[in-house]
Amino acid sequence: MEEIIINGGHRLSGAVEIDGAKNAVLPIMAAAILASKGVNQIENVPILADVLTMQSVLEALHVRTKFDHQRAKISIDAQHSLSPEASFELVSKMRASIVVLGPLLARLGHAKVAMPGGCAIGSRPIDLHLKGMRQLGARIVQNGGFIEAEACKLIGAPIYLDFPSVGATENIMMAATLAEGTTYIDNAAREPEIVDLAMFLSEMGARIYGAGTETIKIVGVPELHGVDHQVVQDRIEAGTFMVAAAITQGNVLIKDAIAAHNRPLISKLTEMGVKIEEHDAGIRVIGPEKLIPVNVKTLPHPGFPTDMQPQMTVAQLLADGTSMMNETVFENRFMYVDELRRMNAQVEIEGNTALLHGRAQLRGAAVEATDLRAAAALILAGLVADGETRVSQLQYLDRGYHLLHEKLSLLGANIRRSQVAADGTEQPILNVISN
Ligand SMILES: CC(=O)N[C@H]1[C@@H](OP(=O)(O)OP(=O)(O)OC[C@H]2O[C@@H](n3ccc(=O)[nH]c3=O)[C@H](O)[C@@H]2O)O[C@H](CO)[C@@H](O)[C@@H]1O
Ligand SMILES: C=C(OP(=O)(O)O)C(=O)O
Repeated sequence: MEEIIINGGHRLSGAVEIDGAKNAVLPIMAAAILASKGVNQIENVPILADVLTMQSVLEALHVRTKFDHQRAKISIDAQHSLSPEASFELVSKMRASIVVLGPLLARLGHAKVAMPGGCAIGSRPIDLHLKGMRQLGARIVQNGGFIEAEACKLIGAPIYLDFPSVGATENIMMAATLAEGTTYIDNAAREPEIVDLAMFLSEMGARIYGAGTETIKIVGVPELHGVDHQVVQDRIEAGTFMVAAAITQGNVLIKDAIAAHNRPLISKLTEMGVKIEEHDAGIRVIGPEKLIPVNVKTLPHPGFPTDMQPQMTVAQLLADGTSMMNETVFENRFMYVDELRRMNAQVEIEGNTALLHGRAQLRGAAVEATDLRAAAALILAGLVADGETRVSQLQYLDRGYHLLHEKLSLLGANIRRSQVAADGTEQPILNVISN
């Protein structure tokens, strides 16, 4: 079994580099399907399990890909004839595979994509994606676990989203690029990853206006072409290191971090007494001796990101009093709390709110990640716990962080990743994801 083993109690200091954003690169890779001419060269691509899964999804659609891990660059060639079918095997591995639906439908006129199931954090329906495709004129049937969509020609339309869903905004925006006429997406998601996707599509020749606001206008064009694109930095990885510095009384420069993408986190950490300096070189975070309790509510961007909720609760547990965390985006995102309780955290859950009793004396324990950000939160807890914390189920961590333990180790944490045998002997892990 692979484990990350942490001996807590070390202040973090130094500078850390952040990779490209998982949540930007996945839809960008799917959008590459839209280029009927030229090859896309995507740079600043993180080496993550989810990126490798998306690469397999594209390969299964007969898109040609080449991922140069050394250069963090993937080339995607979709110029030839493609398959319209994304299998259950691949879609069930990663929910985000559903973003191939819009590009396939726009490019081929039909798509057959396995229904993504729910996951640990919620049931995650895709009704808004399908509503959008129908409003663009697609006929959609759900059959044998697949969504089958068909349209000779998509026609631009006004589309209102009941909720600013990130995935639905992306799927609809991609489908609308090749539609006839103009599409408006109202109550669109405004996340920085939507803006990065819109920039990529615009470079490919799409006409997109207003990405990053609540109304996105897409004027359809006849075809798109391959381009070079640099993926935006991962604000959630950056945020995870910001919390790591804040809770360890650390002093860490998160290199090239984009403060504008992390405003709600910066605001909450500042309220907690954390010193945050915004420099040209990045964001410097200096953790105080005592953290002040704060209440936090997750919301769609520009609200506090749900993907930082588990990490933030670790800071709240260390604060000098009681704090609340109110999760409004996903209905089941407190599963990791039971694992934090093993580390002596005092938490009460009432509906979608966690009451976090501060001044926690966290103690090292063997804990299991229950999802991606839960894995990050447990590692953060390990950095400040007395004694040894052993985090397992690292396949969740590998979905969204590359070499987190090495980056933390370079900042001064006592942390290692090992293959641990039944008799307790350890073999260090040198190459986390090899492909
Ligand atoms: C790969 C990726 O980019 N993942 C991110 C994306 O996920 P994802 O795109 O799945 O998140 P959404 O914004 O779509 O989901 C937010 C909420 O809307 C609901 N919903 C969504 C679509 C739909 O058709 N119907 C519906 O009811 C979901 O169940 C959830 O409760 O945004 C989330 C919210 O910021 C982040 O936590 C994820 O990290
Ligand atoms: C929930 C997340 O991702 P996904 O939507 O891919 O499950 C996340 O990145 O925290």
